[in-house]
Amino acid sequence: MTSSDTLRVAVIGTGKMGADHVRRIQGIVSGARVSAVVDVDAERAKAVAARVDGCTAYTDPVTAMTADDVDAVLIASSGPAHEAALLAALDRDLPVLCEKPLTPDAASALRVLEAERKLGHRRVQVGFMRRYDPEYVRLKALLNTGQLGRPLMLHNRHRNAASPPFFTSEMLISDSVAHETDVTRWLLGQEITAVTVLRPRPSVNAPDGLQDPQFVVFETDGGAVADVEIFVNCGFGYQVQAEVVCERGTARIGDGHAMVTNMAGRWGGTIAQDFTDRFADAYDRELQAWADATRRGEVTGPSVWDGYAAAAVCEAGVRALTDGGRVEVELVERPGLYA
Ligand SMILES: NC(=O)C1=CN([C@@H]2O[C@H](COP(=O)(O)OP(=O)(O)OC[C@H]3O[C@@H](n4cnc5c(N)ncnc54)[C@H](O)[C@@H]3O)[C@@H](O)[C@H]2O)C=CC1
Ligand SMILES: O=C1[C@@H](O)[C@H](O)[C@@H](O)[C@H](O)[C@H]1O
Repeated sequence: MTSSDTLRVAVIGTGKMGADHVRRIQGIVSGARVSAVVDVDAERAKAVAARVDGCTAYTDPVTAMTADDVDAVLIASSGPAHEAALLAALDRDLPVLCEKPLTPDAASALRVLEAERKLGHRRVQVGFMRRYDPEYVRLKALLNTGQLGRPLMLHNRHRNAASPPFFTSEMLISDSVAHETDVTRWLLGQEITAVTVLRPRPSVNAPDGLQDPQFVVFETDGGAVADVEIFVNCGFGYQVQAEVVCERGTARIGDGHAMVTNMAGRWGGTIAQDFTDRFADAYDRELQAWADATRRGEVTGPSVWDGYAAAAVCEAGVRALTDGGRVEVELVERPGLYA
């Protein structure tokens, strides 16, 4: 394709995120359209395809990837289905935007990394959308100026109003803290080397048996320490905050003070209710950046290496949660492709 052609995207997985990304590509992103949707649930795929002109519904990702009108793939199926779709797309040298997690564990992430390395060029962007959130972008830009000095500590808070019924204690790390593994590595420009997980008393509002909240501590190869409060049944809304403590100052985002109201004896703002609300702008920017880069024949976003490192940190985190103590993160040597 040339940069003037419209990018024809196959969206794999038409659940909550996939259907939202179809709406986004059709209504918000320029230079791209959805030509195929895929879901193992045929009725779900057909229902989403019916809302888009010229879109075909499939139940098999590989069949969609071999269609004449597919230039690129957006993977938004459940995590365990990502590896097969990624390997099939790399086999066909198709550009991919893959929702987080790249894959659910380090071994499968490494297989994807090896496939891309063999291909010899980057094709995959991982959906760590916080890198496109305007507040995180400002924080990263400030850190890059060096005005605050070296970062020493990073405090993250990640709160969801309520967890879905299938959520397990391990998923607080592998599904939710996955974002902070990337944010920590990206903001600090350092790899995470060890993880410790503390288990506060579970909230009465957490489903029976769910260890919620958790307090996760990361150590990095640059000597910084980051913590993550993950609380997925906080009840009051969706809240993501980050504060970096540096040698000459601190910077904090996520307070949501875009608008403050005064009324009837109280003041304050509102709290988003979920990620599709809080990070709507970030998803829009992420998909636009991916479409633009893909049409130029480039890959500019979070890489397979970032997805692999996040998977390895989460795996160490799950071990720290279940076995207790401090668990070191083991990464393979970083290939030159991801230098
Ligand atoms: N970036 C972010 O903030 C968020 C990312 N996610 C990620 O997005 C992905 C999807 O999550 P949700 O939409 O919440 O899940 P969902 O359960 O609503 O949708 C997943 C869909 O994938 C389909 N599916 C499963 N296996 C498939 C296969 N082999 N081929 C084709 N379709 C298949 C399912 O039938 C379902 O319709 C996950 O990787 C999740 O971690 C989810 C929420 C927020
Ligand atoms: O990625 C996400 C979900 O999968 C996860 O379950 C939530 O906890 C996160 O806030 C959301 O961004």
